[in-house]
Amino acid sequence: MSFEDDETPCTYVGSFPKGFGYGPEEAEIEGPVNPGEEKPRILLMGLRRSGKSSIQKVVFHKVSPNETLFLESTNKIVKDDISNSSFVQFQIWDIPGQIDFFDAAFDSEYIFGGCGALIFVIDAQDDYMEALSRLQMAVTRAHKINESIKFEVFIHKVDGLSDDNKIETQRDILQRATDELNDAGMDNIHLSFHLTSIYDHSIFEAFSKVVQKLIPQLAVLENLLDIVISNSKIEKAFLFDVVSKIYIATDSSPVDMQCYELCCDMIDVVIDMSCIYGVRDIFLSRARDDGAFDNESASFIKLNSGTVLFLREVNKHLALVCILREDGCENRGIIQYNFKCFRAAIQEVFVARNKQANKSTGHPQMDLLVNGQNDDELDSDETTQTNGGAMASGHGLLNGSLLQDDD
Ligand SMILES: Nc1nc2c(ncn2[C@@H]2O[C@H](COP(=O)(O)OP(=O)(O)OP(=O)(O)O)[C@@H](O)[C@H]2O)c(=O)[nH]1
Repeated sequence: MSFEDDETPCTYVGSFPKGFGYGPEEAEIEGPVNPGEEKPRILLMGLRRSGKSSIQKVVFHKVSPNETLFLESTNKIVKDDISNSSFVQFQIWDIPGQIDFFDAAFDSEYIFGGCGALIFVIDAQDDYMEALSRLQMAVTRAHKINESIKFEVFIHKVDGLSDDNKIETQRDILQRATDELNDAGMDNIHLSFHLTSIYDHSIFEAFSKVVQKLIPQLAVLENLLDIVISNSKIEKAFLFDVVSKIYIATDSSPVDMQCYELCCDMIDVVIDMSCIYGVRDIFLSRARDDGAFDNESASFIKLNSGTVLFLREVNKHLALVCILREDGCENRGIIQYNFKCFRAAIQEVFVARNKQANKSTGHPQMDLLVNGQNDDELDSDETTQTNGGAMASGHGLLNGSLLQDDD
């Protein structure tokens, strides 16, 4: 069945109703617009056709990778507002490949000044020598203007390379890029490298890591996740931004790509099921976009490998997705209770963040991330009953093994 034929106003891209996203892209801009109101920004830079617009559309606008084949070249800076009420609050600026940093029309003070992270995209299927010299130019110029920028290099389109070739290409690019910086006396600049492709989850994983670096509360979130997993017999936990499927935090154990992919698929399954069987106003023949993910959204899925996936809504935009062994799942009550403590603790993080509203982090562009906006979507009844502060110290949680002994 084609969704275009559907008479309902709700259209779908992949698993999501179109309304279930970050809203329309903003118009192209040519210069500063009210800088005081800007959010921290992530710049996407790189040569023409390296894949910048595709990355942004696939990750944040649910465009399918194949549709990017028809994207037209960008010839002006395109600003895209990525905002929800949780920790994900920024703008992505897609900088055209052909832009000249030394042109007077390119206001580098303004563009790099409010920048949190600069992602430089290199097409790994192409000759990357020119890209490397552009990278060097962009990094040195940006660093001179704003020393707090995080530099991320996406070695992109690696779907076309063999495994050996990927490793070799990454080694070569890393070597050349750092050598060039060292030669220019800029060895204090740190570049992070990621192998990416829009045709698999690698681009979401890489973007997750970039976004995490811009979240001042990351250490607190990681600590909370560590506490939850150790008290609930959970092996791995991710806090997901549901719309983009980037994870904004995970526990301190290493991330296995397959686990991450499983968790992403779990979100798709839950949203799909909710869209099909969730709240619908049949008489108006109209699906309610916001019904796909709400405060009742929860699921346990048992896989034939003896692994169980657990998803629970944290707030309108965040979900906790966990992986556990089948035997760890025996006491679901404990997991649910610990989850409520976790949710209450997250609420406290939001409250603390909002209290900081008038304080500065020392980085004006980061203040917006800290101070963001109200997050009142959390269940107030649950949060008032549970002591999130106790969670942070680990006391509020039930431990599965203790309860079993009591049983
Ligand atoms: N194989 C492969 N192709 C990709 C990938 N990402 C993007 N592409 C393709 O690369 C081409 C260029 O992508 P764009 O997103 O338009 O590139 P851009 O960097 O925004 O280009 P400009 O707007 O000219 O600066 C498109 O045909 C995409 O389908 C990828 O991960 N793998």
